Amino acid sequence: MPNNLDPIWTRLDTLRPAEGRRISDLFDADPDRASGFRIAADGMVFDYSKTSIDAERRAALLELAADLPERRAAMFDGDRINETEDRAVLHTALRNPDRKLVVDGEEISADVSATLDRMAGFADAVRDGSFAGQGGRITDVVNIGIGGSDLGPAMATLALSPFHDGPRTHFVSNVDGADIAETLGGLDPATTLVIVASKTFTTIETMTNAETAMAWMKQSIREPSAQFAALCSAEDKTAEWGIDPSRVFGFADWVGGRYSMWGPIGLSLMIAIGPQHFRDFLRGAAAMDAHFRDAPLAENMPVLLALVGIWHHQICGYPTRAVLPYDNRLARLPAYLQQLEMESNGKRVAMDGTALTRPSGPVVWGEPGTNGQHAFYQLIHQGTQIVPCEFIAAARGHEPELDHHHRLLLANCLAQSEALMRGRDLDTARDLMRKKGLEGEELERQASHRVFPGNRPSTTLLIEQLTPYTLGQIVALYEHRVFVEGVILGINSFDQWGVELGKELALKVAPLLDGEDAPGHDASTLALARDILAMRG
Ligand SMILES: O=P(O)(O)OC[C@H]1O[C@H](O)[C@H](O)[C@@H](O)[C@@H]1O
Repeated sequence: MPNNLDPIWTRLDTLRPAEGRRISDLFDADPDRASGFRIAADGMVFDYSKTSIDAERRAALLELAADLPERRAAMFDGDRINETEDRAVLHTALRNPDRKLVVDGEEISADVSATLDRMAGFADAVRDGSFAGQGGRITDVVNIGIGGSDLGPAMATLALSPFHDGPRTHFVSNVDGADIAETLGGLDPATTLVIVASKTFTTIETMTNAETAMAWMKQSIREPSAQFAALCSAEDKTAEWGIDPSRVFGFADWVGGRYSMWGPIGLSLMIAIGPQHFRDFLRGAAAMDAHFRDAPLAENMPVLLALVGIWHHQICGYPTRAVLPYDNRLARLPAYLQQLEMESNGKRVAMDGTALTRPSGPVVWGEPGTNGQHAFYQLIHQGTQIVPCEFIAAARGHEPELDHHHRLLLANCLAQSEALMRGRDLDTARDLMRKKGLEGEELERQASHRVFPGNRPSTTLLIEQLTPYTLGQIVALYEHRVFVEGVILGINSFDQWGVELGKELALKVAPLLDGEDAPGHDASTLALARDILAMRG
């Protein structure tokens, strides 16, 4: 971790909230707190006033970002900041093709524009029927991919369903045959387009599912590969699938898998919502990029979102972070952010290979509100661990005729953050029990169950409405948050070596399930494999 930050970390440790210091008191002490601890930019509001960060703590946290301007410039300029893979990190170039940029001696923006235009041409053709299946117009698109080649387009396609006017879109990711069987089961191969999305084009789950889809099509379609498209950074690997190069959309290795939906990996989304809306999505992300590059650090949304995260996890020691979109169409956002945040910053060593002296990223999880309120919010309100909550809400829904639903949704969102901060003390709980006619020991016993400690932190991100543009802003905001946290921790947010060992061992375990001997396995694994063989009969 950057040594120059040691004194700042030490100082921040001393500023950890002391017992009895309440967030609500900060509002009493500072009448302008609500406006002083929020950032409003480009139609979005990020409110972090319901946290224990005050002016002193914010100033100290901002000192942690000393190296950020330099690292940020290095990322946007295409330096090889992904040092363990020796790659540049330029997903931002995908949404800003007008910015001329040279990588490895080659000007990349023309290529980015050309690929985007080619994607748009293909998407339009699928949407208007000029590209058809062997049984007529494409009715269904199946995106086969996993991780970054699935979560982004799947999350965004659901989020933008009010803009969905193209063919039906399906996402198959799991190697569990149930996934592809259930998806293909309802489809007509003659009018289905299969998109194989894989940066490496070697991922076993995706390749297995793609083979199954190819076999499914072969049963009734004369030329199955004519209804396949491929998205990858290893275009040579697509040849053996017989997919015509006009339907192969490539991208460079400077686009990380979990940062890839802005280019070819977003093709299924583009077909669903149309190229124009897809460009709006890119515009929203590019606007957030500009804000991240240009806004002063103290008024910079990704920077503050990151610093709040650092405060809660690395300083206060809260082990997890809940993302709670009060928007049903953002149901897959928590899963998307799990990959983005945990695969990026779930590391154990710094860039130079030395062990981290602070925890890396927290566990990220969540579900849409109000559903979560009736499930796990109990623990958030009264459990013994503190879970910082990130509320996300849009002022307007897409169902004007059901606006009373939306008002109720928003009221719940605001009420939850208020309740988390405010809590309910023992005296108030006693009064409630007294009104119910209880007294003595029973009153005391029942009252204690109705106490809410409160003082539980949350942030709220408000947008006007969930649209392609605002979704682009939100996703780019979180991408940059991950980057800022990574810079402060001194880690490489752009590799993912931690996923390799399990993959390797899966290949070595597989023979056991064929009844073969395989060396080097522990007794538990061998016994479980024998059990599986016995159960399978
Ligand atoms: O796009 P692919 O090459 O198929 O990779 C799909 C996913 O699998 C890998 O294991 C990585 O953990 C992810 O970062 C990646 O997005």
